[in-house]
Amino acid sequence: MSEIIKLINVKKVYRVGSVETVALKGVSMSISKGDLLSIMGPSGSGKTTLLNMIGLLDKPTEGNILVEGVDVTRLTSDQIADIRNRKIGFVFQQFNLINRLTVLENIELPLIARGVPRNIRVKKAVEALRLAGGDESWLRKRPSQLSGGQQQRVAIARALVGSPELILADEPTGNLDRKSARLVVETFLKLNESGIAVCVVTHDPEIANCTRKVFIIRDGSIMSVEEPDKDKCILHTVQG
Ligand SMILES: Nc1ncnc2c1ncn2[C@@H]1O[C@H](COP(=O)(O)OP(=O)(O)OP(=O)(O)O)[C@@H](O)[C@H]1O
Repeated sequence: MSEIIKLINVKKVYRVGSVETVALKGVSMSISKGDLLSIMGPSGSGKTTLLNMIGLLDKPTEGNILVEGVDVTRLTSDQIADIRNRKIGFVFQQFNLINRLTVLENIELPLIARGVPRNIRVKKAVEALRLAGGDESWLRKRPSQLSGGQQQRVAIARALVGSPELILADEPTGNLDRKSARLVVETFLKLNESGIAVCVVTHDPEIANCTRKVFIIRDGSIMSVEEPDKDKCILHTVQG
C-alpha cells in the first residue's frame, strides 16, 4: 500500500514561559491509502498532538513528516497549508461549524479557499452531505438548528467536500449519544470502503474496535499497535 503520511521520530515540546512539556517523545508511524486506524490512550498522553502532527496543523520540534515522500518540515507554511487543504479532511469533537453561516455555506468553505466556482461548490456540497448521511433539507438551516448527530454529519460533509485522501477525526463521537455515534462510525466505514483513509482519536473502545489497527499511546510514545476486537465494535453493541 502506498504511504500518504509518514512520521519519522517526531518529537513535540510545548514551551509556555519557562515550562516545557514533552508531548511526543519521538514517534514514528505511517498512514497508507485506504487505512482505517485509531489512536487510544489516557488523557494527556499526546493523542491530539499526534493528530495535529499527522494533519500538518502544527510543526514538530524535531523529526520529519513526509507526505507522499516529500519532507513537509522543509516547506513554507503556505505550501503546507496547500497540501493540507488538498489531502486531509478534519472532524472534531465540538463539530467546529460556524453558526452565522448556513449548513451549505459551512460545507462549501474548504472549496472557497481553493477558488472553486459557486455552482460547482454547491453541487459538491450537496453530494458530500449525501455521502455523510445528511439530508438536503438541512442545507438552508443554521448548524444550531440541527441535533448534535446531524451537526457531526455536516462536519463530515465539510471534511469530505474537497475529496481528501485522509480523514482525521479527534473524538468525533465524544459529544454524541450512542445511536448518533454509531451513525458516525457507519459513515466513516463507508467512506473507508470507497478508498479514503480514516484515522480516529478516541477514548471509546467500541469505536476503536471498528478500525483495523489500534495505536496505543502513553506518555508521548506509541506503546503498541493492537488488533481490534471486532465483536466489540459499536456496530455490534448498539442497535441501529
Ligand atoms: N498548546 C499547548 N501548550 C502547552 N502544552 C500543551 C499544549 N497542547 C498540549 N499540551 C500538553 O501536552 C501533553 C499532551 O496533550 P494532548 O492534548 O496531545 O493529549 P491528549 O492525549 O489528546 O489528551 P486528552 O485525551 O485529554 O485530549 C499534555 O501534557 C498537555 O498538557
